[in-house]
Amino acid sequence: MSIRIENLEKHFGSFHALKNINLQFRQNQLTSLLGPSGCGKTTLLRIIAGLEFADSGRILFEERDVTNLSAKDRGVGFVFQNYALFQNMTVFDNIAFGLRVKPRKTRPSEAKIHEKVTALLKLIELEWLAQAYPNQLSGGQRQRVALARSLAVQPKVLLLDEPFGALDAQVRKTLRRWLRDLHQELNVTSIFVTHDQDEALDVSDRIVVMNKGQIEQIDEPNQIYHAPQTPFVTQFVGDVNVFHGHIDEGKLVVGEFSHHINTHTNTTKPVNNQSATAYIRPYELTLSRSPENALATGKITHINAIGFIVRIEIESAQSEQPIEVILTKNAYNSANYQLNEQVYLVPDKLNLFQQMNI
Ligand SMILES: Nc1ncnc2c1ncn2[C@@H]1O[C@H](COP(=O)(O)OP(=O)(O)OP(=O)(O)O)[C@@H](O)[C@H]1O
Repeated sequence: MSIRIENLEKHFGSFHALKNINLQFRQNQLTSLLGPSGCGKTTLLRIIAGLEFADSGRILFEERDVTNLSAKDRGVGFVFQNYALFQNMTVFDNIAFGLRVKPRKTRPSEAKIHEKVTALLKLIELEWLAQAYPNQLSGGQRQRVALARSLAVQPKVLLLDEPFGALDAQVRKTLRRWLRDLHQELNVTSIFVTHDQDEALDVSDRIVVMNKGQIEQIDEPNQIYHAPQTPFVTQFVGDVNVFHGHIDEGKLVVGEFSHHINTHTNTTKPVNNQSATAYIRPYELTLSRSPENALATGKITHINAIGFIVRIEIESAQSEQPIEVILTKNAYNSANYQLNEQVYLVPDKLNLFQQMNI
């Protein structure tokens, strides 16, 4: 089922929490709502669920207007962070709960319920814990049971609000991989709220990046990472070095350095004499001992050569923050860079945003 949001507005008192949200969630895709704390992700999810109501705007499930329907009439399943399972029920009974409380007319027989719960237990790979109680499970196992419980009633829409938020990094990683695989097997449109960029990039078919109650960009993960359309998205998704300068004759000028703008990834056309900010990811910078094509120079203040790549930190007059560069071990070894050495920084690619001088 596809979900369409039209002109949605939400205030809490005088606080404008959602500003003219227009958005389509595609059928059977997993879409992430990604943004910093307080940007309105959970509010939007709760409005889609019917747990909260918008001031104005419409919500359509397929072509059906559900704007004024309550949560129970929308047919959505939820999984929240710290989702409470019933402590006095076994894992099996927790998963069966949604089916057993159905009205008599639509309630499946006990045999059918047994069949379905067994299949779900298999899906979440916890058949061996069917008779355990929630307090005998790990956090990750509990979230898997929570997911199975919400899937038991076959929702057309599955809403996940930071479902792995309370778990440690390793377990989160395993569960998100598992969720991605699971999602491919199910015919369900899922919306996943997270403030964790890696998590969104890893699990989603599409990402909606939000900031201060507004949508900044909607795209596939690859595009969000490699072709961010706003300074906010660029800085929020992945590490980035920032260089302030201005445009002069098709070049970006930063202090005494300049670089031809034929390698930028953004669609904006450079306009002469305008202030501009270039955002460059650590692996898009090359170190050099010659000033040719360089955008900055500085002193190496830190080298971290543990692992597959080498991270180098450089202090430079052309950047307010230390510049981070990532090199392959080969490139690092063959150039033999040293701590305190003066080096030049040459960008492979610029993501350029201009401030319009009005
Ligand atoms: N019931 C409420 N009453 C008043 N303000 C609220 C209410 N619910 C949310 N807000 C405010 O609306 C803003 C958006 O909240 P929301 O929970 O949607 O953010 P979020 O992006 O999900 O953040 P987080 O990642 O921290 O959960 C916040 O500034 C919050 O304080």
